[in-house]
Amino acid sequence: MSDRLTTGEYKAIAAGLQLPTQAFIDGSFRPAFSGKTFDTTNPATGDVLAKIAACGPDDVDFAVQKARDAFEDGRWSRLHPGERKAVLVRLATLIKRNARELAVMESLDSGKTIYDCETVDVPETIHCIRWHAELIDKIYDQVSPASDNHIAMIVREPVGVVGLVLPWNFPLLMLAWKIGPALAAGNSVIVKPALETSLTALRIAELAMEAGIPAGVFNVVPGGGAEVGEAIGRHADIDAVSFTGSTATGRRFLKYASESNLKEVTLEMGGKNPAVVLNDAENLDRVAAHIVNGAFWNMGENCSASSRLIVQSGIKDELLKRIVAHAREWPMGDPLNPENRVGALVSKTHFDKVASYLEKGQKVLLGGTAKDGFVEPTIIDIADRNAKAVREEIFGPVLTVLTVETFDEAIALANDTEYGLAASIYTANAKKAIRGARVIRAGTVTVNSFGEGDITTPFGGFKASGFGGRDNGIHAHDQYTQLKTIWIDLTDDQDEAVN
Ligand SMILES: NC(=O)C1=CN([C@@H]2O[C@H](COP(=O)(O)OP(=O)(O)OC[C@H]3O[C@@H](n4cnc5c(N)ncnc54)[C@H](O)[C@@H]3O)[C@@H](O)[C@H]2O)C=CC1
Ligand code: BAL
Repeated sequence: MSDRLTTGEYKAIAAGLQLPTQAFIDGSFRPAFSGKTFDTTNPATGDVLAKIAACGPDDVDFAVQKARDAFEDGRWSRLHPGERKAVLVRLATLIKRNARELAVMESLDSGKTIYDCETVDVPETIHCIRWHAELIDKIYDQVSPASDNHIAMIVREPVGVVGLVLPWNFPLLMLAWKIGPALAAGNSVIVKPALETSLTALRIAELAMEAGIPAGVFNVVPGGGAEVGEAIGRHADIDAVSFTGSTATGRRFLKYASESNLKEVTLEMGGKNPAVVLNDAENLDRVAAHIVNGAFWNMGENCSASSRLIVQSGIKDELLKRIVAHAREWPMGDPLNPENRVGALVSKTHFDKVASYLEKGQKVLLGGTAKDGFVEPTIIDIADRNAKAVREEIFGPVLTVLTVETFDEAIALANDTEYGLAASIYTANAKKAIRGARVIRAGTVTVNSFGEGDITTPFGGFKASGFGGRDNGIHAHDQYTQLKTIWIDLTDDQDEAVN
């Protein structure tokens, strides 16, 4: 999608979109049993885009029943992995063919910029599904060390029916991170999109059907957390849940599992991620560009956002000057204007939450204004290490700056958080870079850059940021498979009596 369109052309596509509005269960669209709907709005304008089926526990029951039937009769779970691969590659191709429409739908529903949707969300979604598809017929099972008297096979089997509970910040990409490995491994899935952003998951379900994923294998049940999310978490016939969202809701999924069938739970949750810049960091312009990207990409609505800059005093003024200069190059406004890098926050509720962190009396170096759903990229220099803005996940375009004198102080401060998702360290000193990366308690530590790794590297958190498994890479398959030992006795009946 390198051929960028004009704002007017994107708006014309938006006007012509056919928006999916119903749940997708057992291979077809259907209304909620209750007949209820909820509005999904464009957060950049406040306009209602569509009325979506507001599902509840009875819809979840029905979807689980269909998913279980599909799993047990093997229409997907027992296919040769090469056949599942072919279907998922076809799905990736169909997404590519519909990339523009999906990018516009994603932007309208979430407030994300069309620039991000076309350069990151949609292409990475395609890449992720294709990567897991291509992987699945190349994973071998194992045979354990054995005597002549037995052979023991260690095989991986799909878990069964899996609930995938999604956030609103990367609706398409988080769907891909979960359905890629879950479907490749042979599971049946119940997807619950976030209430704010159901559209693209529903459209992908339709494309999945077109690609040849059998009915019942890929179900999407839109609705509220208390209605659909909890019903998934407590369902006795769901074998595993993979969740991305807030730490508060993640904790609930552990409770649901412990109070129901002890389903496996994987949680990918919040972060308050440090970017540590030491006095000896080189190429400050490049460092500044990475920090701006880390803090403001996706309006800071990103679990791995660099939200705490921890800078050594000797370099602080020079670095901040460059960060401010880079941040000024991020225009904010209409998400469908391809020049804009900062769009609208996902909802009025979330806008109000982010705005509440912008308080009077703060030392604001840039931005600080929140209006009509948009929050300017904001940089705040803060001395109080216990300030709310320093300790809590804001999930908006707000970067707090903390000043330190020494390397040890910087690392201690980086670890002074309940979270442990991501961190960055910028230094020209290889020993400090490696020591810092080893000592910081986070699932991903980048050196002299901001990023989340790529599809080959596991993504997830330490401490209150994560639990139970990883997204991405071959490691993601651990979430969606379980190991079985098959022990075969080879002794001759005449050789040995069974005792
Ligand atoms: N780690 C991440 O990527 C994300 C972190 N967040 C953080 O969470 C904060 C709140 O955002 P929310 O949308 O409220 O996140 P959330 O954690 O409530 O929502 C995530 C998913 O869980 C579902 N859910 C909500 N309540 C539930 C319940 N009681 N039982 C079962 N499922 C439930 C939601 O419908 C959604 O599908 C944000 O400000 C941000 O700090 C939000 C989204 C993504
Ligand atoms: N940045 C990908 C994971 C997340 O924000 O939820």
